[in-house]
Amino acid sequence: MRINGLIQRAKVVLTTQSCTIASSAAQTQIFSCSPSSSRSFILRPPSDARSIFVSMTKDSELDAISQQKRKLRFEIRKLLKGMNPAQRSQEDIAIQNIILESLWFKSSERLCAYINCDALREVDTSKILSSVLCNPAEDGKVQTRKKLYVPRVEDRSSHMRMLNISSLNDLIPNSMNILEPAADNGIGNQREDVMQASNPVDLFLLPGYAFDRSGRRLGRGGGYYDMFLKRYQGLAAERKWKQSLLVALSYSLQIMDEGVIPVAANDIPVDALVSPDGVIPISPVALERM
Ligand SMILES: Nc1nc2c(c(=O)[nH]1)N(C=O)[C@@H](CNc1ccc(C(=O)N[C@@H](CCC(=O)O)C(=O)O)cc1)CN2
Ligand SMILES: Nc1ncnc2c1ncn2[C@@H]1O[C@H](COP(=O)(O)OP(=O)(O)OP(=O)(O)O)[C@@H](O)[C@H]1O
Repeated sequence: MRINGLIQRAKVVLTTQSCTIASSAAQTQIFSCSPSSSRSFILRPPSDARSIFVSMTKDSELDAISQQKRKLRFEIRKLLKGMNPAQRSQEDIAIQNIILESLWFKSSERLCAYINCDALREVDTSKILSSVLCNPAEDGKVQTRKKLYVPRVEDRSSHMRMLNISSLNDLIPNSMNILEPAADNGIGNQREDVMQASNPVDLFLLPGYAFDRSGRRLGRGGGYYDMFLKRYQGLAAERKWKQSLLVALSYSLQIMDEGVIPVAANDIPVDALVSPDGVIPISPVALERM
């Protein structure tokens, strides 16, 4: 009851009245954030957005969005801290089992996944990571291990890389107390950066504070994933690679009603969610592959 009450409060406080949100850096686009029952397209700008809304893109609107995001993070953080440990652990197991048993996971050859931080109450990924690092890929004939890339924060300016690891022993805690790989592998060789890889990533497993059924994702506020994914998607488009599947892992209480999560133009939508209740495919690529 108390948790439901808090969720309701968060929704009341945070549901945006204004339904147009200006873009960031270039400040030339506008995105609709109205609650929508359509599953995937609400983060796309309408075709005439550039001409109609260009004059409305103000720093004050971006500040308002940032402030709404901060409030939502604050509310969700409280809910996560209050989560019953047994319930949490049950959800951790359910989410990971759904992923491990799925065809889209089994068939992925290269993936980027986060190393969850228990203090931040992120959905556990340890079972998935161990499975990837122990088992060969199941692609029918050739027995090759999946290639795993994990985040490494390079600086405080939202710069993150995804580096290849082959063992959990490759990880050390960073200044945020999140495990990450050192830039070299201990014998002087640089780890492979996914941006230098010659093949595309099939699957990204993403963390976050809150998500919705239209693909919105609220991260921790650093912009690390949004910046990284923008660069990666740019590279993939240049090389004419198939689109990677962006899948966020979410406890039940992290799934918001549509319209609750504020979005700006830099926010990259996810293709699907995995919660303890199952997979929620959102984008056309998810509906096709999941
Ligand atoms: N496991 C994991 N690794 C990750 C991320 C992540 O979200 N999860 N990142 C994704 O970006 C990057 C690191 N970014 C981070 C940004 C903020 C905080 C953090 O501790 N935030 C506090 C609030 C700090 C504040 O408000 O000043 C918190 O969320 O409680 C951690 C990591 C790269 N690695
Ligand atoms: N592609 C980008 N280019 C420039 N700035 C960006 C980009 N993506 C995000 N930012 C900036 O990073 C800051 C944090 O963004 P935001 O609050 O959306 O992060 P987040 O989605 O919560 O975090 P993350 O992506 O790390 O999970 C904002 O000031 C935002 O404008």
